[in-house]
Amino acid sequence: MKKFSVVIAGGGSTFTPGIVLMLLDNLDKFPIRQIKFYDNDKKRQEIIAKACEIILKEQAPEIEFLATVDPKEAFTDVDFVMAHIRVGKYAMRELDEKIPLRYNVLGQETCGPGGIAYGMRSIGGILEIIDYMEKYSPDAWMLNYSNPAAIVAEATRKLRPDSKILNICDMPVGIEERMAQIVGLESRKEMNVTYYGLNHFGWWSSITDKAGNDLMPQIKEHVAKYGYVAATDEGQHVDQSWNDTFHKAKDVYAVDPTTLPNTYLKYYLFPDYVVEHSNKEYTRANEVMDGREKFVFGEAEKIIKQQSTKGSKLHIDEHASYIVDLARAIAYNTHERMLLIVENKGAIENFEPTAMVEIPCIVGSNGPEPLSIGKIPRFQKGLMEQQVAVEKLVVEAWAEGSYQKLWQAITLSKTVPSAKVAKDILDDLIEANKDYWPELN
Ligand SMILES: NC(=O)c1ccc[n+]([C@@H]2O[C@H](COP(=O)([O-])OP(=O)(O)OC[C@H]3O[C@@H](n4cnc5c(N)ncnc54)[C@H](O)[C@@H]3O)[C@@H](O)[C@H]2O)c1
Ligand SMILES: O=P(O)(O)OC[C@H]1O[C@H](O[C@H]2[C@H](O)[C@@H](O)[C@@H](O)O[C@@H]2CO)[C@H](O)[C@@H](O)[C@@H]1O
Ligand SMILES: [Mn+2]
Repeated sequence: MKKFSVVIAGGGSTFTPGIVLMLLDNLDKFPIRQIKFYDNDKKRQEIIAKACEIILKEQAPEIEFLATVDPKEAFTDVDFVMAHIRVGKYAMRELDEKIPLRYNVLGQETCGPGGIAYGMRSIGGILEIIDYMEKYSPDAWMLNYSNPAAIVAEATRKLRPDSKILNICDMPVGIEERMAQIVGLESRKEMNVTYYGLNHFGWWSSITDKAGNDLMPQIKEHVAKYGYVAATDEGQHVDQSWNDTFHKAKDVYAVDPTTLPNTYLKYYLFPDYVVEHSNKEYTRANEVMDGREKFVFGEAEKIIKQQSTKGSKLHIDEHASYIVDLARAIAYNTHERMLLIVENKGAIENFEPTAMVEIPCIVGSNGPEPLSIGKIPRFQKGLMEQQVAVEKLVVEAWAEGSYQKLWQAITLSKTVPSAKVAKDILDDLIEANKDYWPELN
């Protein structure tokens, strides 16, 4: 049986150890001969890499391991590039979140002006990684979950149309696990779902069990009362901000009770609520730096110090196993049904054919085959048209170096009240992002 070679781009990510542990837990399904880490921050990556090297030595010493900042070394002889980079790291995420809040506009990693700013940083980083992959391993596939996935996906569609890149998000997977718990199923894999929208901007229109029984009524009854907060959350550690988001899904659902919403719609439908409940001095970036980042790097340092994982609290990122499902679908032509971010091309009949939409696809060795969704309702269509225009304008602004188009993109975001506020935010973002964005004229 063929064993695969994988490079994790963004080796220094807080998610890397959980993903490595997940890959090790799935070696029977997805055999690996080599894992490489690639990052452009040597020092940051080194801490995660040294700890992961020890994990690998303990659990699978036969797997070759290498961590490097040299693209040639990293991207030569690989079958899959698993990409989770964060251009600008948490320091820039903090600014993405705090700058809009100065103007009473919500500050969020992937939504509104913060997501646009992050998109303007990510596009170049992702294109560079695709180019390395195509130069050094032209047959490889890139599985991308770097954010903001909607803007990154549109950029790759427009600027690298022939590249073998699959864009995926874990939010639907995470919510579907909650739905499965709500109806008493072991796992989301016991459900069949239809979902449509843009990334971080979509709705479930049908959920059945494998026997075809409709699960929507039971899930809706729960969401109407509790949002996506599940009974099993009790005793589990979920950060307060995520808990609030899962709870707020109750109000998002009330706006259209014919479907079940993605949690991220709260930012577009209740932006005033989000601003009122934000701390302008301490945002999600601060929560993550004080929480996940400190925890992961602290645990990595302990492993390095004792040269063993004994007592380590690092754990398998179970829900990231969708990445293995995706790699397997390509490697073994499994025809797995998965939600991916793909070019619409008529799958949503009454929506822009060139939009990057998040919909069910059958994934095989040749990539994804999107399933037909038919026509979507006016409410969703209206919201999506506005948002897809924002995403397309951002990519055009990046490609053309256009201030005007970026101003239009921010103005058009449903999270921003006026062109004046959009301009004020944009001017601050330009100053903050001068080391990352192309020059705008
Ligand atoms: N799609 C999803 O559902 C999903 C889920 C979770 C996280 N993410 C994304 O995964 C990414 C990583 O998140 P994190 O919180 O662990 O961030 P992180 O800052 O801990 O890690 C990102 C790493 O990327 C590196 N990096 C930045 N620019 C680079 C470049 N041009 N080339 C190579 N490496 C580069 C950084 O040095 C850093 O080590 C983010 O984009 C995040 O939004 C996506
Ligand atoms: O604020 P962060 O950095 O913790 O999370 C931002 C990411 O949120 C989503 O991923 C969630 C996932 O949906 C949830 O179930 C849980 O497992 O945590 C994940 C990561 O924290 C989202 O899909 C990503 O795109 C965001 O990057
Ligand atoms: Mn996501």
